[in-house]
Amino acid sequence: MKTNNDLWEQAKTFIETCYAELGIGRERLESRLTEVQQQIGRTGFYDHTFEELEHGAKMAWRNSNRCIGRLFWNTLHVFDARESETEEHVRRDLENHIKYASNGGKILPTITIFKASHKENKVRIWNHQLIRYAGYEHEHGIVGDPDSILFTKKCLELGWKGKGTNFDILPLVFQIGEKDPAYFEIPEELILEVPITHPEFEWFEDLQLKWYAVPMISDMKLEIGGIEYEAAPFNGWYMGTEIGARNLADEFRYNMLPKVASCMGLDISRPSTLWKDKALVELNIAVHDSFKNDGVSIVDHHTAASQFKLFEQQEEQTGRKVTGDWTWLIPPVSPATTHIFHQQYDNKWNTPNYFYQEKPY
Ligand code: HEM
Ligand SMILES: N/C(=N/c1cccc(CO[C@@H]2CCNC2)c1)c1cccs1
Repeated sequence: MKTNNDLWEQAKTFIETCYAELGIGRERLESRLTEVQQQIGRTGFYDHTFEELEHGAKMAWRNSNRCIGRLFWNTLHVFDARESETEEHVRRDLENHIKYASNGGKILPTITIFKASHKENKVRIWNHQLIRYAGYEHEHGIVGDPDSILFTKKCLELGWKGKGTNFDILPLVFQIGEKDPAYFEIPEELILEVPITHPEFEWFEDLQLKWYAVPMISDMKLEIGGIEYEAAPFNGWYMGTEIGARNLADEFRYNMLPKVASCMGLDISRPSTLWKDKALVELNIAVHDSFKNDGVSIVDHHTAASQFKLFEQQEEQTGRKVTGDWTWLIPPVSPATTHIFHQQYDNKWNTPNYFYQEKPY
Protein backbone atom coordinates (compact mmCIF):
# COMPACT_ATOMS: atom_id res chain seq x y z
CA MET A 1 0.00 0.00 0.00
CA LYS A 2 1.55 3.31 -1.08
CA THR A 3 1.67 6.08 1.57
CA ASN A 4 1.08 9.74 0.77
CA ASN A 5 4.76 10.36 1.35
CA ASP A 6 5.83 7.69 -1.17
CA LEU A 7 3.51 9.28 -3.74
CA TRP A 8 4.87 12.75 -2.92
CA GLU A 9 8.45 11.55 -3.46
CA GLN A 10 7.54 9.99 -6.84
CA ALA A 11 5.54 13.05 -7.87
CA LYS A 12 8.32 15.46 -6.87
CA THR A 13 10.98 13.49 -8.75
CA PHE A 14 8.82 13.34 -11.88
CA ILE A 15 7.80 17.01 -11.88
CA GLU A 16 11.34 18.25 -11.26
CA THR A 17 12.69 16.14 -14.14
CA CYS A 18 9.76 16.92 -16.44
CA TYR A 19 9.94 20.70 -15.86
CA ALA A 20 13.72 20.72 -16.30
CA GLU A 21 13.38 18.91 -19.66
CA LEU A 22 10.65 21.32 -20.76
CA GLY A 23 12.70 24.35 -19.68
CA ILE A 24 10.04 25.50 -17.20
CA GLY A 25 11.43 28.05 -14.70
CA ARG A 26 11.88 27.83 -10.94
CA GLU A 27 8.87 29.98 -10.16
CA ARG A 28 6.37 27.70 -11.91
CA LEU A 29 8.14 24.59 -10.59
CA GLU A 30 7.92 25.70 -6.96
CA SER A 31 4.27 26.73 -7.16
CA ARG A 32 3.36 23.48 -8.94
CA LEU A 33 5.16 21.37 -6.30
CA THR A 34 3.26 23.20 -3.55
CA GLU A 35 -0.05 22.62 -5.34
CA VAL A 36 0.71 18.89 -5.83
CA GLN A 37 1.81 18.44 -2.22
CA GLN A 38 -1.44 20.03 -1.02
CA GLN A 39 -3.61 17.89 -3.33
CA ILE A 40 -1.84 14.70 -2.15
CA GLY A 41 -2.29 15.84 1.47
CA ARG A 42 -6.01 16.47 0.89
CA THR A 43 -6.97 13.53 -1.33
CA GLY A 44 -4.09 11.04 -1.37
CA PHE A 45 -3.61 11.62 -5.13
CA TYR A 46 -2.90 14.41 -7.64
CA ASP A 47 -3.96 15.25 -11.19
CA HIS A 48 -1.42 15.77 -14.00
CA THR A 49 -1.66 18.86 -16.16
CA PHE A 50 -1.90 18.01 -19.87
CA GLU A 51 1.72 19.14 -20.30
CA GLU A 52 2.86 16.72 -17.57
CA LEU A 53 0.73 13.91 -19.04
CA GLU A 54 2.07 14.50 -22.55
CA HIS A 55 5.73 14.68 -21.57
CA GLY A 56 5.34 11.81 -19.08
CA ALA A 57 4.00 9.52 -21.82
CA LYS A 58 6.98 10.46 -24.03
CA MET A 59 9.42 9.82 -21.16
CA ALA A 60 7.78 6.43 -20.62
CA TRP A 61 8.43 5.51 -24.26
CA ARG A 62 12.02 6.77 -23.92
CA ASN A 63 12.42 4.51 -20.87
CA SER A 64 10.97 1.38 -22.53
CA ASN A 65 14.01 -0.92 -22.36
CA ARG A 66 12.61 -3.46 -24.81
CA CYS A 67 11.82 -0.93 -27.54
CA ILE A 68 14.15 -0.56 -30.54
CA GLY A 69 12.01 2.32 -31.92
CA ARG A 70 12.82 4.91 -29.25
CA LEU A 71 14.60 7.44 -31.53
CA PHE A 72 11.19 9.02 -32.22
CA TRP A 73 10.10 9.26 -28.55
CA ASN A 74 9.54 13.02 -28.71
CA THR A 75 7.11 12.80 -31.66
CA LEU A 76 4.45 10.85 -29.76
CA HIS A 77 0.99 12.36 -30.25
CA VAL A 78 -1.02 12.33 -26.99
CA PHE A 79 -4.84 12.32 -26.80
CA ASP A 80 -6.20 13.18 -23.33
CA ALA A 81 -9.30 11.03 -22.75
CA ARG A 82 -9.34 11.34 -18.96
CA GLU A 83 -12.84 12.85 -18.98
CA SER A 84 -14.39 9.88 -20.86
CA GLU A 85 -16.53 7.73 -18.60
CA THR A 86 -19.34 6.39 -20.79
CA GLU A 87 -19.20 3.51 -23.28
CA GLU A 88 -20.15 5.88 -26.10
CA HIS A 89 -17.27 8.25 -25.30
CA VAL A 90 -14.66 5.48 -24.81
CA ARG A 91 -15.76 3.83 -28.07
CA ARG A 92 -15.51 7.21 -29.86
CA ASP A 93 -12.00 7.78 -28.40
CA LEU A 94 -10.77 4.33 -29.49
CA GLU A 95 -12.15 4.71 -33.01
CA ASN A 96 -10.59 8.18 -33.19
CA HIS A 97 -7.23 6.72 -32.12
CA ILE A 98 -7.37 4.03 -34.83
CA LYS A 99 -8.31 6.56 -37.51
CA TYR A 100 -5.76 9.21 -36.49
CA ALA A 101 -2.86 6.74 -36.02
CA SER A 102 -3.52 4.86 -39.29
CA ASN A 103 -3.48 8.14 -41.22
CA GLY A 104 -4.06 6.32 -44.54
CA GLY A 105 -0.87 4.27 -44.05
CA LYS A 106 1.51 7.05 -43.01
CA ILE A 107 1.31 5.84 -39.40
CA LEU A 108 1.52 8.40 -36.57
CA PRO A 109 2.85 7.19 -33.19
CA THR A 110 -0.06 7.98 -30.87
CA ILE A 111 -1.31 7.30 -27.34
CA THR A 112 -4.79 7.84 -25.87
CA ILE A 113 -4.77 8.16 -22.08
CA PHE A 114 -7.94 7.34 -20.16
CA LYS A 115 -8.89 8.02 -16.54
CA ALA A 116 -6.27 7.25 -13.86
CA SER A 117 -6.73 3.92 -12.09
CA HIS A 118 -7.62 5.45 -8.69
CA LYS A 119 -10.64 7.35 -10.08
CA GLU A 120 -14.34 6.43 -10.06
CA ASN A 121 -15.42 4.97 -13.43
CA LYS A 122 -11.85 4.12 -14.47
CA VAL A 123 -11.53 2.41 -17.86
CA ARG A 124 -9.96 -0.99 -18.53
CA ILE A 125 -9.42 -2.35 -22.07
CA TRP A 126 -9.47 -6.18 -22.38
CA ASN A 127 -7.85 -6.37 -25.83
CA HIS A 128 -4.09 -7.02 -26.06
CA GLN A 129 -4.06 -4.84 -29.19
CA LEU A 130 -6.94 -2.68 -30.52
CA ILE A 131 -6.78 -4.54 -33.85
CA ARG A 132 -5.89 -8.25 -33.77
CA TYR A 133 -7.10 -11.55 -35.32
CA ALA A 134 -9.29 -14.08 -33.51
CA GLY A 135 -8.15 -17.64 -32.72
CA TYR A 136 -10.43 -20.69 -32.59
CA GLU A 137 -9.58 -24.12 -31.19
CA HIS A 138 -11.44 -26.97 -32.95
CA GLU A 139 -10.98 -30.77 -32.59
CA HIS A 140 -9.31 -30.91 -36.03
CA GLY A 141 -6.96 -27.98 -35.31
CA ILE A 142 -6.68 -24.22 -34.82
CA VAL A 143 -8.12 -21.50 -37.06
CA GLY A 144 -6.70 -17.94 -36.86
CA ASP A 145 -4.14 -16.66 -34.36
CA PRO A 146 -3.42 -19.18 -31.57
CA ASP A 147 -2.32 -16.27 -29.36
CA SER A 148 -5.91 -14.99 -29.35
CA ILE A 149 -7.70 -18.21 -28.36
CA LEU A 150 -8.43 -17.22 -24.73
CA PHE A 151 -9.53 -13.65 -25.52
CA THR A 152 -11.65 -14.92 -28.45
CA LYS A 153 -13.45 -17.28 -26.03
CA LYS A 154 -14.19 -14.27 -23.78
CA CYS A 155 -15.60 -12.35 -26.76
CA LEU A 156 -17.83 -15.31 -27.73
CA GLU A 157 -19.07 -15.51 -24.12
CA LEU A 158 -19.98 -11.81 -24.30
CA GLY A 159 -22.14 -12.58 -27.35
CA TRP A 160 -19.75 -11.68 -30.15
CA LYS A 161 -19.92 -13.87 -33.29
CA GLY A 162 -16.84 -14.45 -35.51
CA LYS A 163 -16.93 -15.52 -39.16
CA GLY A 164 -14.47 -18.36 -38.36
CA THR A 165 -11.78 -17.33 -40.85
CA ASN A 166 -8.03 -17.11 -40.23
CA PHE A 167 -8.26 -13.31 -40.10
CA ASP A 168 -11.40 -12.31 -38.15
CA ILE A 169 -10.91 -8.87 -36.56
CA LEU A 170 -11.77 -9.09 -32.85
CA PRO A 171 -14.18 -6.56 -31.28
CA LEU A 172 -13.11 -3.80 -28.90
CA VAL A 173 -13.82 -4.96 -25.33
CA PHE A 174 -13.57 -2.61 -22.34
CA GLN A 175 -15.19 -2.03 -18.96
CA ILE A 176 -15.93 1.17 -17.04
CA GLY A 177 -15.63 1.09 -13.25
CA GLU A 178 -17.08 -2.15 -11.88
CA LYS A 179 -19.60 -2.49 -14.73
CA ASP A 180 -19.66 -5.56 -16.98
CA PRO A 181 -17.45 -5.34 -20.09
CA ALA A 182 -19.03 -4.09 -23.33
CA TYR A 183 -17.93 -5.12 -26.85
CA PHE A 184 -18.09 -3.15 -30.11
CA GLU A 185 -17.23 -4.18 -33.69
CA ILE A 186 -14.69 -1.81 -35.25
CA PRO A 187 -16.14 -0.18 -38.41
CA GLU A 188 -14.57 -1.91 -41.46
CA GLU A 189 -13.52 1.41 -43.02
CA LEU A 190 -11.20 2.00 -40.04
CA ILE A 191 -9.31 -1.27 -40.51
CA LEU A 192 -6.17 -1.02 -42.67
CA GLU A 193 -4.71 -4.38 -43.77
CA VAL A 194 -1.90 -5.39 -46.15
CA PRO A 195 -2.19 -8.50 -48.39
CA ILE A 196 1.22 -10.25 -48.45
CA THR A 197 2.75 -10.83 -51.89
CA HIS A 198 6.40 -11.47 -52.95
CA PRO A 199 8.37 -9.40 -55.50
CA GLU A 200 9.61 -12.55 -57.37
CA PHE A 201 7.40 -15.49 -56.31
CA GLU A 202 4.02 -15.14 -58.11
CA TRP A 203 2.66 -18.10 -56.07
CA PHE A 204 3.07 -16.19 -52.80
CA GLU A 205 -0.35 -14.49 -53.10
CA ASP A 206 -2.00 -17.93 -53.33
CA LEU A 207 -1.07 -18.40 -49.64
CA GLN A 208 -3.72 -15.70 -49.04
CA LEU A 209 -1.76 -14.12 -46.19
CA LYS A 210 -2.36 -10.60 -44.89
CA TRP A 211 -1.64 -8.62 -41.73
CA TYR A 212 -3.11 -5.48 -40.11
CA ALA A 213 -1.17 -2.28 -40.59
CA VAL A 214 -1.07 -0.73 -37.13
CA PRO A 215 0.08 -2.44 -33.89
CA MET A 216 -1.79 -0.74 -31.02
CA ILE A 217 -0.92 -2.17 -27.58
CA SER A 218 -3.88 -1.70 -25.25
CA ASP A 219 -3.19 -3.89 -22.19
CA MET A 220 -0.17 -2.16 -20.59
CA LYS A 221 -0.25 0.26 -17.66
CA LEU A 222 1.35 3.71 -17.99
CA GLU A 223 2.86 5.00 -14.75
CA ILE A 224 3.83 8.67 -14.43
CA GLY A 225 5.08 10.18 -11.16
CA GLY A 226 3.30 7.58 -9.03
CA ILE A 227 -0.05 7.88 -10.84
CA GLU A 228 -1.20 4.79 -12.81
CA TYR A 229 -3.16 4.74 -16.08
CA GLU A 230 -4.27 1.17 -16.79
CA ALA A 231 -5.92 2.12 -20.09
CA ALA A 232 -3.46 4.01 -22.30
CA PRO A 233 -3.40 2.34 -25.76
CA PHE A 234 -0.32 3.29 -27.79
CA ASN A 235 0.87 2.53 -31.33
CA GLY A 236 3.90 2.87 -33.52
CA TRP A 237 4.56 1.11 -36.80
CA TYR A 238 5.78 -2.46 -37.19
CA MET A 239 9.32 -3.66 -37.59
CA GLY A 240 8.92 -6.20 -40.40
CA THR A 241 10.40 -9.11 -38.43
CA GLU A 242 7.56 -8.94 -35.91
CA ILE A 243 5.19 -10.09 -38.65
CA GLY A 244 7.58 -12.09 -40.86
CA ALA A 245 9.68 -13.81 -38.22
CA ARG A 246 7.20 -14.18 -35.36
CA ASN A 247 3.48 -13.64 -36.04
CA LEU A 248 3.47 -15.59 -39.34
CA ALA A 249 6.48 -17.84 -38.61
CA ASP A 250 6.30 -19.17 -35.03
CA GLU A 251 5.00 -22.76 -34.87
CA PHE A 252 2.61 -21.59 -32.13
CA ARG A 253 1.36 -18.69 -34.31
CA TYR A 254 0.55 -18.97 -38.08
CA ASN A 255 3.42 -21.48 -38.63
CA MET A 256 3.98 -20.62 -42.33
CA LEU A 257 7.64 -21.69 -42.80
CA PRO A 258 7.01 -25.30 -43.95
CA LYS A 259 4.43 -24.09 -46.51
CA VAL A 260 6.66 -21.29 -47.82
CA ALA A 261 9.66 -23.66 -48.03
CA SER A 262 7.65 -26.30 -49.94
CA CYS A 263 6.35 -23.67 -52.40
CA MET A 264 9.99 -22.59 -52.89
CA GLY A 265 10.83 -26.23 -53.76
CA LEU A 266 13.31 -26.54 -50.89
CA ASP A 267 14.49 -29.85 -49.40
CA ILE A 268 12.77 -29.84 -45.99
CA SER A 269 13.81 -33.45 -45.20
CA ARG A 270 16.53 -32.39 -42.76
CA PRO A 271 17.32 -29.18 -40.79
CA SER A 272 20.85 -28.92 -42.21
CA THR A 273 19.61 -27.76 -45.61
CA LEU A 274 18.71 -24.53 -43.67
CA TRP A 275 15.34 -24.54 -45.42
CA LYS A 276 13.78 -22.71 -42.45
CA ASP A 277 16.32 -19.87 -42.77
CA LYS A 278 15.74 -19.52 -46.52
CA ALA A 279 11.95 -19.50 -46.09
CA LEU A 280 12.22 -17.03 -43.21
CA VAL A 281 14.18 -14.48 -45.24
CA GLU A 282 11.76 -14.70 -48.20
CA LEU A 283 8.75 -14.33 -45.88
CA ASN A 284 10.31 -11.20 -44.37
CA ILE A 285 11.09 -9.82 -47.84
CA ALA A 286 7.44 -10.42 -48.78
CA VAL A 287 6.14 -8.60 -45.67
CA HIS A 288 8.43 -5.59 -46.13
CA ASP A 289 7.79 -5.33 -49.87
CA SER A 290 3.99 -5.60 -49.45
CA PHE A 291 3.82 -2.86 -46.79
CA LYS A 292 6.10 -0.58 -48.83
CA ASN A 293 4.07 -1.06 -52.05
CA ASP A 294 0.83 -0.32 -50.19
CA GLY A 295 2.30 2.88 -48.70
CA VAL A 296 2.01 1.56 -45.14
CA SER A 297 4.79 2.53 -42.69
CA ILE A 298 7.15 -0.29 -41.72
CA VAL A 299 10.84 -0.48 -40.83
CA ASP A 300 13.33 -3.27 -41.56
CA HIS A 301 15.46 -4.50 -38.66
CA HIS A 302 18.71 -3.09 -40.09
CA THR A 303 17.30 0.42 -40.44
CA ALA A 304 15.65 0.13 -37.02
CA ALA A 305 18.98 -0.84 -35.44
CA SER A 306 20.69 2.14 -37.11
CA GLN A 307 17.95 4.42 -35.78
CA PHE A 308 18.44 2.94 -32.31
CA LYS A 309 22.17 3.71 -32.60
CA LEU A 310 21.27 7.36 -33.28
CA PHE A 311 18.99 7.26 -30.22
CA GLU A 312 21.87 6.00 -28.07
CA GLN A 313 24.13 8.79 -29.35
CA GLN A 314 21.43 11.43 -28.87
CA GLU A 315 20.81 10.30 -25.28
CA GLU A 316 24.54 10.33 -24.49
CA GLN A 317 24.75 13.92 -25.79
CA THR A 318 21.81 14.86 -23.57
CA GLY A 319 23.63 13.34 -20.61
CA ARG A 320 21.04 10.58 -20.07
CA LYS A 321 22.19 6.96 -19.67
CA VAL A 322 20.46 4.65 -22.13
CA THR A 323 18.87 1.58 -20.51
CA GLY A 324 17.82 -1.48 -22.52
CA ASP A 325 16.84 -5.14 -22.49
CA TRP A 326 19.33 -6.83 -24.87
CA THR A 327 17.23 -9.99 -25.10
CA TRP A 328 14.35 -8.00 -26.69
CA LEU A 329 16.34 -5.32 -28.52
CA ILE A 330 18.15 -7.82 -30.81
CA PRO A 331 15.92 -8.62 -33.81
CA PRO A 332 14.83 -12.25 -34.41
CA VAL A 333 16.39 -12.28 -37.92
CA SER A 334 20.20 -11.94 -38.37
CA PRO A 335 20.70 -10.35 -34.91
CA ALA A 336 24.50 -10.43 -35.14
CA THR A 337 24.42 -8.20 -38.23
CA THR A 338 23.28 -5.32 -35.94
CA HIS A 339 25.45 -3.35 -33.47
CA ILE A 340 22.99 -4.18 -30.70
CA PHE A 341 24.09 -7.82 -30.58
CA HIS A 342 27.72 -6.80 -29.89
CA GLN A 343 26.90 -4.37 -27.07
CA GLN A 344 25.66 -4.63 -23.48
CA TYR A 345 22.76 -2.66 -22.02
CA ASP A 346 21.80 -1.77 -18.44
CA ASN A 347 18.31 -3.20 -17.93
CA LYS A 348 17.45 -0.77 -15.10
CA TRP A 349 13.74 0.17 -15.12
CA ASN A 350 13.22 3.92 -14.74
CA THR A 351 9.81 5.63 -14.54
CA PRO A 352 7.73 6.95 -16.20
CA ASN A 353 7.31 3.65 -18.05
CA TYR A 354 4.86 1.07 -19.48
CA PHE A 355 4.28 -2.05 -17.40
CA TYR A 356 2.48 -5.37 -17.69
CA GLN A 357 -0.57 -5.71 -15.49
CA GLU A 358 -2.89 -8.51 -14.34
CA LYS A 359 -5.36 -9.58 -17.01
CA PRO A 360 -8.90 -8.28 -16.23
CA TYR A 361 -10.35 -11.72 -17.20
C1 HEM B 1 7.42 4.09 -33.94
C2 HEM B 1 7.73 2.85 -34.24
C3 HEM B 1 8.06 1.78 -33.22
C4 HEM B 1 8.74 0.64 -33.52
C5 HEM B 1 9.28 0.22 -34.89
C6 HEM B 1 8.83 -0.13 -32.31
C7 HEM B 1 9.41 -1.40 -32.25
C8 HEM B 1 9.29 -2.23 -31.17
C9 HEM B 1 9.57 -3.65 -31.20
C10 HEM B 1 10.04 -4.44 -32.42
C11 HEM B 1 9.34 -4.13 -29.95
C12 HEM B 1 9.49 -5.60 -29.50
C13 HEM B 1 8.09 -6.22 -29.65
C14 HEM B 1 8.11 -7.74 -29.56
O1 HEM B 1 9.21 -8.30 -29.71
O2 HEM B 1 7.03 -8.32 -29.38
C15 HEM B 1 8.91 -3.03 -29.14
C16 HEM B 1 8.62 -3.14 -27.80
C17 HEM B 1 8.05 -2.11 -27.05
N1 HEM B 1 7.76 -0.83 -27.50
FE1 HEM B 1 8.24 -0.04 -29.30
N2 HEM B 1 8.26 0.55 -31.26
C18 HEM B 1 7.75 1.72 -31.78
C19 HEM B 1 7.02 2.67 -31.09
C20 HEM B 1 6.65 2.55 -29.74
C21 HEM B 1 5.77 3.50 -29.05
C22 HEM B 1 5.08 4.70 -29.70
C23 HEM B 1 5.69 3.07 -27.76
C24 HEM B 1 4.94 3.65 -26.60
C25 HEM B 1 4.54 4.93 -26.55
C26 HEM B 1 6.51 1.86 -27.65
C27 HEM B 1 6.68 1.13 -26.49
C28 HEM B 1 7.17 -0.16 -26.45
C29 HEM B 1 7.11 -1.03 -25.27
C30 HEM B 1 6.55 -0.66 -23.89
C31 HEM B 1 7.67 -2.25 -25.65
C32 HEM B 1 7.84 -3.52 -24.77
C33 HEM B 1 6.55 -4.34 -24.83
C34 HEM B 1 6.58 -5.57 -23.92
O3 HEM B 1 7.36 -5.56 -22.93
O4 HEM B 1 5.80 -6.53 -24.18
N3 HEM B 1 7.08 1.57 -28.86
N4 HEM B 1 8.89 -1.86 -29.89
N1 LIG C 1 5.88 -2.25 -33.34
C1 LIG C 1 5.35 -2.52 -32.14
N2 LIG C 1 5.59 -3.68 -31.58
C2 LIG C 1 5.26 -4.06 -30.30
C3 LIG C 1 5.48 -3.22 -29.21
C4 LIG C 1 5.13 -3.66 -27.93
C5 LIG C 1 4.60 -4.94 -27.74
C6 LIG C 1 4.39 -5.75 -28.85
C7 LIG C 1 3.77 -7.10 -28.67
O1 LIG C 1 4.24 -7.68 -27.50
C8 LIG C 1 3.67 -8.96 -27.32
C9 LIG C 1 3.86 -9.40 -25.92
C10 LIG C 1 5.23 -10.06 -25.90
N3 LIG C 1 5.60 -10.24 -27.28
C11 LIG C 1 4.44 -9.94 -28.14
C12 LIG C 1 4.71 -5.34 -30.11
C13 LIG C 1 4.52 -1.52 -31.45
C14 LIG C 1 3.31 -1.67 -30.85
C15 LIG C 1 2.84 -0.46 -30.26
C16 LIG C 1 3.71 0.57 -30.42
S1 LIG C 1 5.03 0.08 -31.32
